[in-house]
Amino acid sequence: MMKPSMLRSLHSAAARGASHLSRRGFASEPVPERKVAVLGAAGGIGQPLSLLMKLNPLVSSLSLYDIAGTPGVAADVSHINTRSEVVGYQGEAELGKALEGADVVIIPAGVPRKPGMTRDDLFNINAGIVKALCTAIAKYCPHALVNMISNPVNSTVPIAAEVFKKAGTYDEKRLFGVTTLDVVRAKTFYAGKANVPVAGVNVPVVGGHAGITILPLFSQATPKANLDDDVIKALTKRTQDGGTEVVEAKAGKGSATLSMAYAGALFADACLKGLNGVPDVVECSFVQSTVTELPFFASKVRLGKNGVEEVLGLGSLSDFEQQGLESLKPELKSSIEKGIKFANQ
Ligand SMILES: NC(=O)C1=CN([C@@H]2O[C@H](COP(=O)(O)OP(=O)(O)OC[C@H]3O[C@@H](n4cnc5c(N)ncnc54)[C@H](O)[C@@H]3O)[C@@H](O)[C@H]2O)C=CC1
Ligand SMILES: O=C([O-])CC(=O)C(=O)O
Repeated sequence: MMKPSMLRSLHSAAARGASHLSRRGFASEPVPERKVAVLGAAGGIGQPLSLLMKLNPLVSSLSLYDIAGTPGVAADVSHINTRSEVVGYQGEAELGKALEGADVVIIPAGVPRKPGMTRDDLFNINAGIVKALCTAIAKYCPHALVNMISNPVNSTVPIAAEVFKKAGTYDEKRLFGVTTLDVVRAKTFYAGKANVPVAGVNVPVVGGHAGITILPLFSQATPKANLDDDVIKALTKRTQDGGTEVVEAKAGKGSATLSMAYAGALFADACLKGLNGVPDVVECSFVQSTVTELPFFASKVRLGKNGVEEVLGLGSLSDFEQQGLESLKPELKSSIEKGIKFANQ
């Protein structure tokens, strides 16, 4: 798992011109060529995410796609003296070139929330955007690992799966809903209450990525802290409402972008490490699952050379978490079904 200090070390490794070195620093193990495409690269998340992917020495080719604004973002990012070649693509006619040969495709394309909206209120616009982008992925890079950021993730991931199934390219090991920001928040909030250094904190977050479907498992948090039940309840609520906290603070200017770019960069880095054969890469993600009766569910996932290597179980839950699990299922089920229905219309 990438430590918070990793981005600093990524940058310094990259700045040292370490492209010929492996992550462990052995000159004899070359880092494979990896193309990463960011779809929605000129947006609030897309720009800082493109920057962070440019700092990642595992990336050799960075493809920045948007319907507008990518030439400027690509020119800007391309001046950074790190390993990857950067190319900007603008408009649908260039989408195929943006995707060809991609190993990982990150999708932060679509509209963000304004105060008073739920993530599901974004469905009408974002479902169509995701469907079109996934149709192109099936055509131009059917074997890429897809990191879905666009909301509502609880529906956009099932939409992507249906599009890939129709195209005959679906591989459940290669499709991920990015829920890393929930984990990032849970770690930050827990460290504050437990009064422990945040760098060493781990908290699994399971379920989905909207309101009560976000279920942090503080009973499994490490290092252990004896927090009162009411503190755990408050931490759970704050993690579930983390996105709304940012939407309200931005007061109409969008939702989380910087923390999401950080989280998206962490998750993409984990995918790249898995592809490169680094052992024991485990992150939470919303994936096809048999952990519960729901067809998609977020839990810890071991990443490997083909994407998902193993979907890990939930472990033991407190009574409070068990109740949270049962309460989230109807909403998550209906969001999944909404996505499947849309994709098959
Ligand atoms: N999974 C998660 O944890 C999080 C997800 N999000 C979601 O990420 C999405 C993007 O958020 P922001 O970057 O803040 O929005 P934004 O509006 O700043 O940027 C979105 C970008 O997508 C582009 N876009 C629109 N249609 C496109 C298409 N067909 N192809 C390619 N690009 C297209 C726009 O031109 C724009 O540059 C939203 O749906 C938001 O809800 C946001 C935060 C966290
Ligand atoms: O809340 C939103 O709309 C954006 C998001 O998914 C998050 O910040 O977790």
